[in-house]
Amino acid sequence: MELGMIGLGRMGANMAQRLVRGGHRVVGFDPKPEARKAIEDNGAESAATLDALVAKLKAPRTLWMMVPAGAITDDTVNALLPLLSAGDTLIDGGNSNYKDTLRRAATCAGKNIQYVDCGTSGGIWGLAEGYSMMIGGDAAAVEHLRPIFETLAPGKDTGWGRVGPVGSGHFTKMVHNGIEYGLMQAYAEGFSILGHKQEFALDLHQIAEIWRTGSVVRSWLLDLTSDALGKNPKLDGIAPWVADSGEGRWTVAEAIDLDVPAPVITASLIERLRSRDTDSFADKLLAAMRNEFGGHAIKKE
Ligand SMILES: O=C(CO)[C@H](O)[C@H](O)COP(=O)(O)O
Repeated sequence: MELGMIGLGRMGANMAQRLVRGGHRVVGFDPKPEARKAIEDNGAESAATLDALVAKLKAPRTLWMMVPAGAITDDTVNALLPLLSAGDTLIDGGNSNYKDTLRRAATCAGKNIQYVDCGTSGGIWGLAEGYSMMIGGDAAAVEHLRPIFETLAPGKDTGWGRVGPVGSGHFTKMVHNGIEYGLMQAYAEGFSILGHKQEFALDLHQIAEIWRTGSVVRSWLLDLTSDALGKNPKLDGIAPWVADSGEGRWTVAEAIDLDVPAPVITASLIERLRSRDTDSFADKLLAAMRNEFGGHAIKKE
């Protein structure tokens, strides 16, 4: 097939490369000249503007956005709309909030442009191993894109699928990332407990390696945990500060809206927020209150 890839960062560039290797014609757009040069070196074509990108594709066109969620995705959709024609398909492969996806899809439907949301997982490993894709959209539109998904996926018939109507792909990816938070938190806490048992002087990398085969808790996240501990056993130089990109907090908000208890995912999100509070006013106030009501000692700074 022929596809325009918008956004040639780590994910977009690697996906373009995997598609080229699979025999597809890919034209990539990114404002950065070095990003365009890099995909040309890997066999794709490039365009320096969105107008040029659309002009290089035959109608009906397929365009895949791999750009940051939020305002940049909105800006991209708004810039593309006047350039696209009825029958074209626009795929959002980023981590968009599904509610934004529903809004954008409605706008596109007004111009008879198909909007397909593809929750994409696989990170920097996807180029070699393939991407897991949770797809929402019109069934016929998704079927039309089958050759693209078969090439990007880990296997022709594995690791991808249409999960429901437009919005459902991003909704599913949101929950996937919520689960990711909980799994990561459990591994992090477990290894921290092991590391604090000083009299046993446990080798955390060795334990991760043992668990990787046969153990009930083996997983790809554990494989990556083991790699990290092997490279840097004491995690030197890494600040205890954990970012988030939104999907964990959207999962928690959705769980509350649906009256679904999700204590593990919620606690792992809160723990990330807590990691950034390196001078906690709340903790100081707790200590002050204990001192007020019970005369309990305050640890001085
Ligand atoms: O989608 C992903 C993995 O599945 C991305 O790596 C995402 O950025 C991870 O979420 P967060 O940044 O909130 O940890």
